[in-house]
Amino acid sequence: MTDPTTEPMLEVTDVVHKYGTVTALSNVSLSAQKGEFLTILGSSGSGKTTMLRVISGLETPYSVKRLRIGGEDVTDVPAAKRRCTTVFQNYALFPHMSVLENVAYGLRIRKVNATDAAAQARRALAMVQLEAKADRSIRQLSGGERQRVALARAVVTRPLVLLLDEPLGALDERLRQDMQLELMELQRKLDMTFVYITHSQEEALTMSDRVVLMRHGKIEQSGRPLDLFDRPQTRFAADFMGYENILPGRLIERDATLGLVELAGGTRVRGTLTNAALQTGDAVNLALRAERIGAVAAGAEGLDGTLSSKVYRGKYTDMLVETPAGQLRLRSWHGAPGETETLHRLGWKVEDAVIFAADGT
Ligand SMILES: Nc1ncnc2c1ncn2[C@@H]1O[C@H](COP(=O)(O)OP(=O)(O)OP(=O)(O)O)[C@@H](O)[C@H]1O
Repeated sequence: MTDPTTEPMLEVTDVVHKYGTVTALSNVSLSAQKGEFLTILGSSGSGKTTMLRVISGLETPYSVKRLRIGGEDVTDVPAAKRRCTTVFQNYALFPHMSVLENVAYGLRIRKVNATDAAAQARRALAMVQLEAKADRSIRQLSGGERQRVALARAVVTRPLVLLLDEPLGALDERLRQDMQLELMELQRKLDMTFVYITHSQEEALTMSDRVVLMRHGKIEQSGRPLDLFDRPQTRFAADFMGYENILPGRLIERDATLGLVELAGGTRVRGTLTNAALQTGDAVNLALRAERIGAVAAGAEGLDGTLSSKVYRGKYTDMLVETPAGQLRLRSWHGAPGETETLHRLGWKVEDAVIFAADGT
């Protein structure tokens, strides 16, 4: 018998989906625990929405080995009967109904009586700080308020899994950041499983317990936000996570965690391996964030560089530096180092330089 305390709230194994000749998902598997905030991250066309539609039942997959919600096999269960609800970017609210009626709607179609439905809807509105606007029309609300109504409406029916399809995409930057915090708080209060999709790495890293990075209908890498941010395993993941510098080289030596890489021009530098399978002699990339590079003493491990351009951006200064291994981007938060043309030797902490295989880019 399966143990309900450890069984995932959502389990999808080997889903394949095709639209005609386009394969939108190829053998994607993911799972989420009760109360987990899982984010599916990827650029446009990577298959995020298709994945959500397969989970919600709006799309029948070409094939799937296992599709379970709350321990129940839902492969053949119609969308309306699955214990999950989707929140969309465009809110999908009923404009002719009041805020309260919108939130109570899902309960009414589940045959909850009017008094109970209104009481539960008010509680859900209180959770998103909109109780005072319960009797307003949807047209009298701002974009952020509408999205909060959509959230209240989605959680009022107590789904086991809440699916969120770029729900903050239509909001301006400031409001988006406020709503990110509100969403996280709501998710914790409800202890509900959230599956959130976004193309924003910043949003994914801020909110999630775990992130699944997708590319061309496959999972590129998944893990805790810090694993993806600090330990990308492919060039695509490093690019997506905002690594400004990716230098090609060859792995010369390695131990359990660190590697020595010979870069173009013959300089040898150390970094941290993100893939245990890498072997000496392998073609690799060494990735570095612009803001993790700094001036070090002459003779210390690193690269010599000549400043080729410098742009003052208020809070920080961006620089381009020519080195024997290629051009490096640097970002300084403490004024620009190197007022002269030649910078001091450039170095970094060994844990800030990540090494991954050069193939499979
Ligand atoms: N109804 C459809 N008919 C044909 N192809 C489709 C259809 N829906 C999606 N696709 C294709 O399937 C692939 C995955 O699309 P999907 O919408 O899942 O990606 P996405 O990551 O959600 O993108 P976005 O961020 O732009 O919404 C894309 O190549 C897309 O063009």
